[in-house]
Amino acid sequence: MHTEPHQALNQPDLYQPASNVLELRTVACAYETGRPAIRNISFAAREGEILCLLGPSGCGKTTILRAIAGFEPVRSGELFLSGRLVSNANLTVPTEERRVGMVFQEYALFPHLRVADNIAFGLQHLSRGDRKCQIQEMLTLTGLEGFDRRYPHELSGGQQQRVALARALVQNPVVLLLDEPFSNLDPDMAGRMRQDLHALLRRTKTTTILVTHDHEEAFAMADRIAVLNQGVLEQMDTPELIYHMPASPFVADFVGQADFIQGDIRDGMIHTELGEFPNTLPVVDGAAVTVMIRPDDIHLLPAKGASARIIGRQFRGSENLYTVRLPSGQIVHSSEGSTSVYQEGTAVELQVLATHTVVFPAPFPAA
Ligand SMILES: Nc1ncnc2c1ncn2[C@@H]1O[C@H](COP(=O)(O)OP(=O)(O)OP(=O)(O)O)[C@@H](O)[C@H]1O
Repeated sequence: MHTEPHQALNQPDLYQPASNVLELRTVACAYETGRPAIRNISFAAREGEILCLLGPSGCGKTTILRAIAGFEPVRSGELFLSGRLVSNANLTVPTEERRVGMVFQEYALFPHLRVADNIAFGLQHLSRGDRKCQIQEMLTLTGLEGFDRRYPHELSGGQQQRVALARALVQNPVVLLLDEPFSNLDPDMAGRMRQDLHALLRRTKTTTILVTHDHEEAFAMADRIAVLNQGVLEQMDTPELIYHMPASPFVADFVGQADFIQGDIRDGMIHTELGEFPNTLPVVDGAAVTVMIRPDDIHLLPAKGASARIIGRQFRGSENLYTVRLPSGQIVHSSEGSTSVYQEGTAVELQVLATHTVVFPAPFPAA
């Protein structure tokens, strides 16, 4: 059912503060009855903010984008754009009335149209002069000057992506939706495009929702990251807090290498195989906990007779990532400099500098 917009606006509690351009309140979507693809999703994007939806394949990222765009009805909850209710169980305002810009993985440029005409596709309502002016502005903004008469097949992947961006931005969208926009580009190009896109979005103060499964991409692009797992929002925070203060073992593991070590609390401290840690949880002596440690907090000192052993080394250019087995069989990882090369089998002592350990109650569900 399509409710007229003014009906929604007549209800004062449906207004949002002007600073929230987009808000989802306990939104659920389901493709099949009884099996929600996303559940209880609540978050808001502020004006000009770049927000990343991050999570593994199938966690519901694209479904959220589709719900925001109006392609997917919501089963329950509410979705607001610029303070206007656009989706609930009885209402799905059509996409063309939402003023959202979209750039999806395959860019979907019109192959038979030149760059300028691709950009101008949604500007039919403007005079020829205004249209020309806007196209020129977008070509300059996206660094595509001189390419206006080319066809999409005469462009590189990165250039095609910029045309798709220009075509979305020229509509002056309330929110720009980007679904894995770098997945078709080689790593070098993707890196450069991330920087360019970030600068462009900042310059145009475009509120953006970017979907990715790559935490490095999310860290590089986002003001805040929403981490999703099996249709549920696990944490929404700045990249730094997501990395250093993950709210769950799943988040900790998804955004970087993490090891989980069992411990128990005695005299207010956590005792583990790797030593003692301060207890940050409101739990009492005798309780079991799990400590998350990142490889950059564990340093190796080769020492004859030490009981831990190196069982693997992965050279990563700027670092060596070592896999180490403790006497109990527990595996941990250590990040050392790129020139610190030790052989497999070397006995090592472990020095733990717990700058960003996080304590979780144990037992917790496997990450
Ligand atoms: N058209 C559809 N019909 C039925 N189920 C679907 C449909 N589209 C998605 N799903 C299911 O909904 C869930 C969420 O899918 P979604 O595409 O939103 O995940 P995603 O995080 O974007 O994944 P990816 O990174 O692989 O694109 C998955 O379990 C998926 O199988």
